Amino acid sequence: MNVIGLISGTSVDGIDAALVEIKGSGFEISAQLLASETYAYEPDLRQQILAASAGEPLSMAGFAQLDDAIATAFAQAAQTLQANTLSADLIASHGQTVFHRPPQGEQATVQALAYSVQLGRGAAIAHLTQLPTVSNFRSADIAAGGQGAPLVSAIDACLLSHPKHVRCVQNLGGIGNVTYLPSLQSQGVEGEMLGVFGWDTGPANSLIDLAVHHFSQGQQHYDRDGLWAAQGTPCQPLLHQWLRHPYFHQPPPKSTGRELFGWDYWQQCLIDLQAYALSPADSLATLSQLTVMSIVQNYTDFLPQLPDEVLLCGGGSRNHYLRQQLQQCLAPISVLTTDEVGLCAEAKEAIAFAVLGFWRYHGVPSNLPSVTGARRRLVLGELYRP
Ligand SMILES: Nc1ncnc2c1ncn2[C@@H]1O[C@H](COP(=O)(O)OP(=O)(O)OP(=O)(O)O)[C@@H](O)[C@H]1O
Ligand SMILES: CC(=O)N[C@H]1[C@@H]2OC[C@@H](O2)[C@@H](O)[C@@H]1O[C@H](C)C(=O)O
Repeated sequence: MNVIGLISGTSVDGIDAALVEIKGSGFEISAQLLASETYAYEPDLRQQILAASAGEPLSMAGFAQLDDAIATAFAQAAQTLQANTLSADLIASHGQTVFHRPPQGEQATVQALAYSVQLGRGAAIAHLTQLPTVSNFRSADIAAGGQGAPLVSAIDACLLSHPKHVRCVQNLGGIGNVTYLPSLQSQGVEGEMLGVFGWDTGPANSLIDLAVHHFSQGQQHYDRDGLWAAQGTPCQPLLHQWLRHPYFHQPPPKSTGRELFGWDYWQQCLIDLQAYALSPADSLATLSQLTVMSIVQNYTDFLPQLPDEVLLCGGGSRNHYLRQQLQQCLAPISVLTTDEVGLCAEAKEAIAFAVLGFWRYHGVPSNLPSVTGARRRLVLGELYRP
């Protein structure tokens, strides 16, 4: 089955599209990447998404218009990808997260449920592409008391588990999330995924990107290859102050987003950086080190055991400074990228949602309660036929 996975994440850096040939059934599957591309948002649409994600007021008419625009962009991405390669049988669209609230109330209250909004409704994509489309992947896990995120851990277990080694898969998107993979031989029978854990570690590039945009007067959007941070020196006193944030010490299951590690958090970071009179390079080195140290602290505090290998993915896997600092802090653990074990690091989330869509189409439960805290395994996503 050829499935197109579509996702735009918390960096809002564009729509990642992946055409994946999926063979097999249940959790005994192979996923071959046939084509992938990232399609940038129109600048105005990107600004509208960032504004909505930052909590700026939006009328219901504005909400509808934004959902229409994102669905149209996602449908266009699917059409363009197919025009240059093979046709798809199914679309699996994550959509664009514009709001995520982890569970926060007492068990009997509705606030005990998470709340997560991904715009770009699947019904519209199915209509525009005339292809069956799966979307809204997070709601069923949330209804069962789960965080609704991260959802990639079951795919990590399927595609990246090692027969004998213990691995962590670390996404470095806007937000960082880890999947802990015990050796395949200890995960039980097909699909049990015993001992697989995962959670959001905290900021990955969200604060770095905001800082680069600020210090470059809007000329740059990210620290390409980590070159700017590499020219600076992290401010240790400020790092220790930032690492006291409760999120980093909260035991899993946990999830987060720009609601916590976004614009308002960045504004406080800027005040702190100015109080220490740090240069732009030192500021970026300190923010990058916050990503690194929050990951390391999560690992030492919450993993059942330290892994043999860490596989980086997401756009931040191309940030040499982050990778070098993680390798330095985690040695003798090997820090690689998923590219080096045969899975495209940049397209991984889009591939993951293609697999989630395949599992929805075939009625396979794909959430992991050991990751999200949901009460049970569930089939994720809503299927819309044109
Ligand atoms: N060459 C590069 N060098 C350094 N950083 C990079 C490079 N390319 C991308 N990035 C970083 O990766 C980010 C985008 O990564 P990705 O697309 O995985 O995030 P996302 O999927 O939007 O986020 P999330 O996984 O939190 O939803 C960019 O915002 C940028 O910070
Ligand atoms: C609500 C939401 O979109 N969360 C994202 C975000 O970006 C990274 C991390 O936080 C992860 O938990 C999640 O996305 C990935 C694709 C996931 O669900 O696995």
